[in-house]
Amino acid sequence: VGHCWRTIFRSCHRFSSNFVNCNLATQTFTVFLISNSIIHLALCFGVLYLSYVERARQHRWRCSDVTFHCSDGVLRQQWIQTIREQLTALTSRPKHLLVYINPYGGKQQGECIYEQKVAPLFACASISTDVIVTEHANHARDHLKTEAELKKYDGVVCVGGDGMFSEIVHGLVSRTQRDNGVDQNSPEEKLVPCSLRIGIIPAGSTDCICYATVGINDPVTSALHVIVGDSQPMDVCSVHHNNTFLRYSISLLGYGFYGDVLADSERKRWMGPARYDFSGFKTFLTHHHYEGAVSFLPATDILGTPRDKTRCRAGYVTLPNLCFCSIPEYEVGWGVVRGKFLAINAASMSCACPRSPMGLSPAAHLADGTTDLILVRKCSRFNFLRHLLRHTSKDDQFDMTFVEVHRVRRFRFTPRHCQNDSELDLRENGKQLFSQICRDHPACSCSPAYSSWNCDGEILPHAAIEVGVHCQLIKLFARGIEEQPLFEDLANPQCAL
Ligand SMILES: Nc1ncnc2c1ncn2[C@@H]1O[C@H](COP(=O)(O)OP(=O)(O)OP(=O)(O)O)[C@@H](O)[C@H]1O
Ligand SMILES: CCCCCCCCCCCCC/C=C/[C@@H](O)[C@H](CO)NC(C)=O
Ligand SMILES: [Ca+2]
Repeated sequence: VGHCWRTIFRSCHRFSSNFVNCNLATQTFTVFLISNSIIHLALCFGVLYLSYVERARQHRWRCSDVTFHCSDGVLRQQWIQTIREQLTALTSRPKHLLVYINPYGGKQQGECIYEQKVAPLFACASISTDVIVTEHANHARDHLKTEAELKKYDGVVCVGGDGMFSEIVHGLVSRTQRDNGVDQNSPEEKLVPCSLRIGIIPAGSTDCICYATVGINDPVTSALHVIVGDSQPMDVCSVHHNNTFLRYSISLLGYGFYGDVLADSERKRWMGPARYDFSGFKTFLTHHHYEGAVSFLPATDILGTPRDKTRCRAGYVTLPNLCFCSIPEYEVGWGVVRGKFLAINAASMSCACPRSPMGLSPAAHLADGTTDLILVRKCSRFNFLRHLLRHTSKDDQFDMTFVEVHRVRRFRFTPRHCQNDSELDLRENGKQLFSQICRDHPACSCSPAYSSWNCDGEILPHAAIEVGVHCQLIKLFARGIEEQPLFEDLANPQCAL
């Protein structure tokens, strides 16, 4: 008993949250029992089997098992009862989930990943599921918006990439606003937060949301974060054009470089995730710049800046009082930057992903009600390459004369030549024609007048947009990236949370 108990003690201690006193034989063992880590308990012929979550390298979580032998029946029951009580007390764990699988995202492995890696874990944790394999784009969004019986569920899980996650967010946020009589078309409207948490099982091409909220794009790790009932609030940007709602954005809103990369890569979906590298290189060579004005409302009432060395990590708490504020209240204090830009990026979170482990804005926070507005002015190809390469290293990507960054609550972009609606329609048609000509002739040195906005991997239909950040509008089954102890320390109880 002593040996097995020590094993459990060591394993569970790493996730400690509950303090339990147990009498074991004649001794009193004072134990930190990390009930949070236990996902399954079974008793068979007097042997107690426990499945629990264990940390591994690089933010990975794994499921491990331990067997507990105890010949004293009374004592055994005492243990089982205590553990069951602890598990019952964990009310944040989901019991019934609605799961959407995109069979089409990333390397088209969504169904296989879910069946082989995730479903067995959910079953082991006694989580029941209703699974829908999507049949077309926006299937999940529309189902959530109109049909899904949300009251039945403790959360919604998507198996796919950032685009699939975006569908779930649009479905849930729209449904919540409709149920609460909120008009999404008004840019000044304060949106009502969604009550259901969202889980992401990564099976996409970039998996940026998953990577930046968990620290790795690993399906098993994400499933375990769902099972233990983690909760991570997240900001959502609303994007409007002329008082009409366009889309929500959670990770990146990018005009210029990232808009052009996406527009080109969508035509190369058959290449899988490699399409981004191909189109990225091609877009880099075309080196187009775009003219316009960016006006923004700086976030002055916060502590951090985009150039901090600190990172958004698990446990970072942001009070939701600094939330979305209506325009009239804040109309003063706006700044304006006019010029020619290679890229205009708004990163509402770090946007870390395997291609850019630190992200586009390494110090951005997941839930502080702000977005980091990064303006990259026209510069030489060589300098732009230096800036892009810093996305892949630890060097300060903002420490360049042609780059500026502002932490903002709202911003607007007006492309040059875009003064009224009729011009805009003209522009939309003209843009497509001109962009096509230039894309067909990459060596052409002229820049088209307009780029497109890349909104979390979707192209927006307008260049002139208005953006506002809604603080902590949604919650994920995640806890933010945990500070990583040395691997040797993982077995050390001092490393417990
Ligand atoms: N059954 C389906 N058939 C076709 N498209 C679908 C289907 N289900 C969802 N989609 C769409 O597929 C698009 C891409 O999906 P997803 O985000 O999962 O993968 P990805 O684009 O490869 O990854 P990432 O967004 O991480 O770069 C989404 O915009 C989604 O709306
Ligand atoms: C010529 C060298 C180019 C190197 C560029 C490396 C930087 C890559 C950084 C990618 C960050 C992507 C941020 C995430 C955006 C997602 O919302 C979106 C949808 O998945 N993905 C993309 C690629 O637009
Ligand atoms: Ca943010």
